[in-house]
Amino acid sequence: MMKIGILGAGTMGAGIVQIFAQNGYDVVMRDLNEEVLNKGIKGIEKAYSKMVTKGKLTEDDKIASLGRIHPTSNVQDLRDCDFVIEAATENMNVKKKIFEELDQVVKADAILATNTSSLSITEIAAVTKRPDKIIGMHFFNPVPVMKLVEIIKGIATSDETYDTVYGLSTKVGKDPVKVEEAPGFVVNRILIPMINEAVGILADGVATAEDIDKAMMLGANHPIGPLALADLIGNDVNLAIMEVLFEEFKDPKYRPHPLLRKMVRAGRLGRKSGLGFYQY
Ligand SMILES: CC(=O)CC(=O)SCCNC(=O)CCNC(=O)[C@H](O)C(C)(C)COP(=O)(O)OP(=O)(O)OC[C@H]1O[C@@H](n2cnc3c(N)ncnc32)[C@H](O)[C@@H]1OP(=O)(O)O
Ligand SMILES: NC(=O)C1=CN([C@@H]2O[C@H](COP(=O)(O)OP(=O)(O)OC[C@H]3O[C@@H](n4cnc5c(N)ncnc54)[C@H](O)[C@@H]3O)[C@@H](O)[C@H]2O)C=CC1
Repeated sequence: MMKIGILGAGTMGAGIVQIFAQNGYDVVMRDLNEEVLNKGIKGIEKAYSKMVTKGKLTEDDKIASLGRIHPTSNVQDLRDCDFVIEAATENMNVKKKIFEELDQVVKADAILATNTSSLSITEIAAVTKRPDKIIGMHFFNPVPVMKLVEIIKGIATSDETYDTVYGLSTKVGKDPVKVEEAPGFVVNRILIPMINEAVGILADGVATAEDIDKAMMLGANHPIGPLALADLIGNDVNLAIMEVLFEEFKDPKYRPHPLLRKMVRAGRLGRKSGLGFYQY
């Protein structure tokens, strides 16, 4: 069985670790410090416990799954992983640094995937000596619940790499779609401008946050409203994605709304910071 490495133990990284460990994989979970790692593990433990309560997981499986997770702040611990998924901050410079380092540390035949929401796989691959083994493996939030994985090929990604990622996605219970590289891929090019528009509607005073969300839930059958979804994703991530769409397409329809930027400047990131469009 492949040994998996996950970089980043935040909203997405922790969810990805959770599903791989639950499906029998040994997972090295790397973040910058103990505090974030502990928070990640606590969240995973809580999610497993809830699954036990609901009869979806046995207590023994919970203990075994937790035992397969190896938290570390040392990147060297990823060296003998067969497959690494990066789920760190949505910023090209951060990702380039990470991939340069991973390329040196992790064994040469390993695939290095990124969970980026919008960035160019080709640009990330260009800093490595293995562009054929670099690929987008885009999970959705919350990872244990959402069935989709977008598999994104960069210009040099090999078919063999694609096939491996497809196989792994199904092994952890996901149903993938194939995407040729483009800013925001498929889902986020539709979803994040919709969230940005909801922020504009709020800023214009057209309706309250609660009513905007209620309108989209009852009027368009969305499971949660766009502003609650913005808080679930994280407003820093929403802003980063809008910036990428705007920069790459140079089309004013992708302009990030100033209120979204203001929210990020104020640290109102959503669930992860305790305050966003709603309080948590
Ligand atoms: C930004 C990007 O790059 C891409 C993105 O991810 S965009 C965001 C995409 N995500 C969405 O659009 C999510 C939209 N929201 C939803 O679908 C729903 O609100 C939701 C699934 C998040 C929550 O649903 P809900 O019914 O309100 O809550 P809840 O009952 O707690 O959860 C639903 C089920 O998932 C399970 N679940 C929730 N979180 C879980 C977790 N972390 N681990 C395991 N199971 C979990 C619950 O136990 C529950 O299971 P049952 O149905 O068996 O009881
Ligand atoms: N939030 C969401 O709904 C989704 C986010 N994504 C993408 O997933 C990635 C992660 O996003 P989130 O989990 O939301 O962010 P987050 O802010 O919750 O977590 C990011 C984590 O990465 C860590 N990190 C930063 N630099 C690192 C490094 N060099 N090595 C190891 N860890 C490092 C941070 O300490 C933090 O814990 C981003 O690329 C984002 O665009 C993809 C799908 C959905």
